[in-house]
Amino acid sequence: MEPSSAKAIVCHELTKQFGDFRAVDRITFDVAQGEIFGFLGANGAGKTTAMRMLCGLSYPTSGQATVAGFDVYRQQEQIKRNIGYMSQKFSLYENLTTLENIEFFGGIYGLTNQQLKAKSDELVTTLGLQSEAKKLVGSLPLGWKQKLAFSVAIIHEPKIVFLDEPTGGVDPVTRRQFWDLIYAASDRGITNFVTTHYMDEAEYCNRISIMVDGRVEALDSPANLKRAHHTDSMDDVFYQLARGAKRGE
Ligand SMILES: Nc1ncnc2c1ncn2[C@@H]1O[C@H](COP(=O)(O)OP(=O)(O)OP(=O)(O)O)[C@@H](O)[C@H]1O
Repeated sequence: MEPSSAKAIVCHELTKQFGDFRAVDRITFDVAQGEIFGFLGANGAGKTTAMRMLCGLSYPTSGQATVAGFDVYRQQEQIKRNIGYMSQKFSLYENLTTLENIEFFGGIYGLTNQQLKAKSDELVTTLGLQSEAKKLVGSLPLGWKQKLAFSVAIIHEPKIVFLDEPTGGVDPVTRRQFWDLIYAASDRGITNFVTTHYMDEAEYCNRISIMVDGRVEALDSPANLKRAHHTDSMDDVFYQLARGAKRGE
């Protein structure tokens, strides 16, 4: 959908210091409700550290931010209740079946039995997993696991979902299929905050920010960023910005 003007995330000069080292350096940006926001940066740029603060998992050193209208210092529990989270590293239980995973995450997010039943049926059908419903998730192809992991991350229809490199290790066609789910969630008004190293995914976002050494060095739509950097390739934009990075070498 066209992102509305309501703000899902407001972030002003947000900073995280580890001793003398400033991992996240005064980052400032807004994300609109329903927006698909790409959060890019080279290794060590500070994406995970920033995302942890926005998810209510770590206190900032300074600066302000609200997520779904809740303050990252004082309302971490409310933030956690209003977001979904999916990471390549932590997602599903491989030794539970597809249905058991749906029930597990639905249960954690507080769905009633009736809601759970309806959601399970809906998910299994929309993902085309009917014949896999009773199979262990460990036996599913990676692309299907990723789609299922995303679906359970938003099973409670949160205002915002944070996706940390959600499509690692799959080919561009499988990634594109995954993005159909992101678009569908965005159409329902869910804000998608996505970290990725894949430039094809960056192109799918409404806007992207590019972090370099803790700072947001660029933030705009993919088309505007390419225009500003006189190139038709997102790879080039990323390279132009990130080549001076001190970290991640
Ligand atoms: N708890 C910590 N104590 C000290 N330094 C830390 C801590 N957590 C992260 N860092 C440092 O902060 C910097 C930013 O790390 P972060 O994991 O946020 O980067 P990233 O952009 O997510 O990188 P990647 O893409 O490799 O995951 C790195 O130099 C990292 O070593």
